[in-house]
Amino acid sequence: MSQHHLLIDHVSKVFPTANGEFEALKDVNLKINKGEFVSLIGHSGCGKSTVLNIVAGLQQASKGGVILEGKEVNEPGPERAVVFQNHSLLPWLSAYQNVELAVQQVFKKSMSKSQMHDWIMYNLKLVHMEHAKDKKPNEISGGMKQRVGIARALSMEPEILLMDEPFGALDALTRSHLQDSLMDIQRDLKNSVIMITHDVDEAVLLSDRIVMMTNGPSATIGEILEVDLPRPRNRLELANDARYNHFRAEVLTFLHDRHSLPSESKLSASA
Ligand SMILES: Nc1ncnc2c1ncn2[C@@H]1O[C@H](COP(=O)(O)OP(=O)(O)OP(=O)(O)O)[C@@H](O)[C@H]1O
Repeated sequence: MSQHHLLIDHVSKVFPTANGEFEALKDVNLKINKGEFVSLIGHSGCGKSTVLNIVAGLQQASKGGVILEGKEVNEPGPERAVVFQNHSLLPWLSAYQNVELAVQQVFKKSMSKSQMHDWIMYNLKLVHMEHAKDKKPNEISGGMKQRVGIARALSMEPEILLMDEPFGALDALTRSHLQDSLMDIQRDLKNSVIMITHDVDEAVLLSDRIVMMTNGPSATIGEILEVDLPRPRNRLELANDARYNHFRAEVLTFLHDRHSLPSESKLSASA
């Protein structure tokens, strides 16, 4: 029996455009184990969000498919919760109510009202937001909104958490706090995670594997880097760790040497 939890199996994606068909992804294959943290990294436009959206069931593969726990997935489901870069909280609901909506969607039949309340509070506490539970999205900071978005996703008890640049719009300090929280949460809950990032340090710090994508059109997985740094990981200790810096250099070399954008190579050639 396969150990793999999630299988992205020969996925290709073709978009119809005014100039004919555009093949964004070609033959993407990836197996993810339970509890594994995988980052997707690659130049802008290479197809990272398309991969994530296909796993989320928000878009359909043109060829191939996605199999979770032995079942093909073709539509969105709470077992694949998504956190986007710009939070997608409902502005007229409080932090508590935003999480409540997700909890009701998944647990209405199996939990009593008081169990649902405890579960909502548990998830808000996980992301350190219980103190602001009654605040609306426009009353809290960007980092706090992302925390609520993560609580909402986790409250559905997803098999796999899909994150599209979840910390991309945040300042560096807030970003590092949230990265640390995410590492703590994942250590406790052991969710599988696929996270898109443009940040090489974020990828190395958080990931078990970094999936590096080639440039499109017809983008695919170029290389996969196994980051076997021991956990828990501490960003300050890692800053001077030779292995950490080796992984970092590997990703940078992939992105800026082996798979640089055409515009970048022109720049370096003319420099
Ligand atoms: N609906 C669509 N119709 C046509 N082309 C599309 C569509 N959606 C995406 N594309 C193209 O597919 C390619 C991959 O897009 P995608 O958003 O997945 O890239 P990305 O790696 O996530 O980019 P970024 O890092 O900038 O967010 C791009 O060339 C994009 O222009």
